[in-house]
Amino acid sequence: MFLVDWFYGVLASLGLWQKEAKILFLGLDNAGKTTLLHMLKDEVDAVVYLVDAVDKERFAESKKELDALLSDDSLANVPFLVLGNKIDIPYAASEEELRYHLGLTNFTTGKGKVNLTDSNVRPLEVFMCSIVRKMGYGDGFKWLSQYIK
Ligand SMILES: Nc1nc2c(ncn2[C@@H]2O[C@H](COP(=O)(O)OP(=O)(O)OP(=O)(O)O)[C@@H](O)[C@H]2O)c(=O)[nH]1
Repeated sequence: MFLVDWFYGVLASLGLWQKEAKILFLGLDNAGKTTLLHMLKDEVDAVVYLVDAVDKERFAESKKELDALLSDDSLANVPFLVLGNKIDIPYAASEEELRYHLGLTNFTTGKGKVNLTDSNVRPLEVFMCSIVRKMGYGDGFKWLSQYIK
């Protein structure tokens, strides 16, 4: 794709290609963050997919986007951590409810240490969290780190 080639060309010319770095993609709603991230997804070792566990009206939309990412060839075998955020709010969905609405009930691969090396199964798990209360996401990232080489 011309745009992708152009973008990697730009990264190379900026000296960013294949460097180890922490780069934040920030910007307001609709500025193009997701489009840019989609463009860069060939570099990816893991995906953290955030869902607002309170905004139940948007679960279907969130499922659609997640399904598209899960079926993307360039992300095949890439571990996915799904974070159900905002559990500090009392009417947030439960983990089971979120799993159900995202269509993940029979597809998560298990918390803790689960060796999937020879199984050809993509690591995928749901962790509930409250980012503002600093709860839950640490366990999610610990789980994810075992699948990153
Ligand atoms: N109650 C609660 N609110 C949260 C939590 N995490 C984030 N928020 C709030 O949710 C709102 C959206 O958070 P952002 O971090 O801006 O979300 P975003 O995904 O970057 O949103 P976009 O910029 O639209 O892509 C803000 O008002 C946050 O304060 C949480 O754990 N609990």
